[in-house]
Amino acid sequence: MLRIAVPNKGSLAETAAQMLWEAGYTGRRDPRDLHTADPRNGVEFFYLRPRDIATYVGSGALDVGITGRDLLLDSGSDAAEIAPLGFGDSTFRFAGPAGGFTELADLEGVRVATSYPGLVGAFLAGHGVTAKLVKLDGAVESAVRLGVADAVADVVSTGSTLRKAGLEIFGPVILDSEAVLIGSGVDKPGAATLLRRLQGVLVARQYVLLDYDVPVEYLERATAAAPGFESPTVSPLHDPEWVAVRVMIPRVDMNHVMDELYELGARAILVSAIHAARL
Ligand SMILES: Nc1ncnc2c1ncn2[C@@H]1O[C@H](COP(=O)(O)OP(=O)(O)OP(=O)(O)O)[C@@H](O)[C@H]1O
Ligand SMILES: O=P(O)(O)OC[C@H]1O[C@H](OP(=O)(O)OP(=O)(O)O)[C@H](O)[C@@H]1O
Ligand SMILES: [Mg+2]
Repeated sequence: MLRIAVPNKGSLAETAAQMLWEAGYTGRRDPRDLHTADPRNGVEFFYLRPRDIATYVGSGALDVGITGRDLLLDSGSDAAEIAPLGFGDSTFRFAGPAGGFTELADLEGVRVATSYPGLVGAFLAGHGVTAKLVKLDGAVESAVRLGVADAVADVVSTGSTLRKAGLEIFGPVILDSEAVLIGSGVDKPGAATLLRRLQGVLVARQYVLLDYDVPVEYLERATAAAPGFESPTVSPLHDPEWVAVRVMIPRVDMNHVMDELYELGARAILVSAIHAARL
């Protein structure tokens, strides 16, 4: 059985569980369960703190896991990113009192509070800056006001926590993070199926099916406007001057593409959702 680590709580837990469910796996029913088996799909799930998942996978105790890219890099474990999963987006930034810091070099010799000392330490070292890291478990934004640090480095989503603490972002982006599938580097049976299924869920969320009819003479221009994943499906219609076209397009482009096709002379333009996919 493939042994999969999934977040038991926190920002990533709910979406990760939902994504696995959409991919056809049976997860836990009771939120206090730490382990469940899904024999029909040949997998076992271990519910762990997202911060610990890279450690379990890197040591080989578990085969694959879902965690944040920032947590993976912070852990220093041997686990490696297999694929991004399209949720749990955040950026990792430095912040300090308004007007206090403007660039990375301003951190030389100062105290920086963070819950991610591995990630921040490696970034600073890579840029030749020596700062004193103050390791905190959370709520690091309070560290400056309370005098235990001069600046912070933390996860920023909306930025509202920083604003409320009177802090401003400065310096370069430390990391763009999102939830990722990680593995130990060893090819485990079932891991490729898990990845294909998760990517199928992403495709179903990010793409829609577009059907339209178009006069043959405009077909080239229409397919240029919506080229699809590989190549559009073109079928004859009873009227020999028209064809029917089916193509996958990114959901975000949907209305823009429909407008363009309509102006080109396409009609009966229909969009439908994709429920599952294997590409
Ligand atoms: N708004 C957010 N706040 C915190 N983490 C976020 C946010 N958005 C995405 N993430 C990502 O979630 C992961 C952190 O999840 P984790 O469960 O460890 O912390 P948490 O959601 O802050 O929960 P807790 O603080 O209760 O432990 C990181 O990969 C982080 O980038
Ligand atoms: O930019 P924002 O949308 O405000 O979100 C970012 C904040 O959310 C997280 O904190 P969380 O609520 O997890 O508390 P914690 O600091 O105790 O982990 C993170 O550590 C930041 O503090
Ligand atoms: Mg947190």
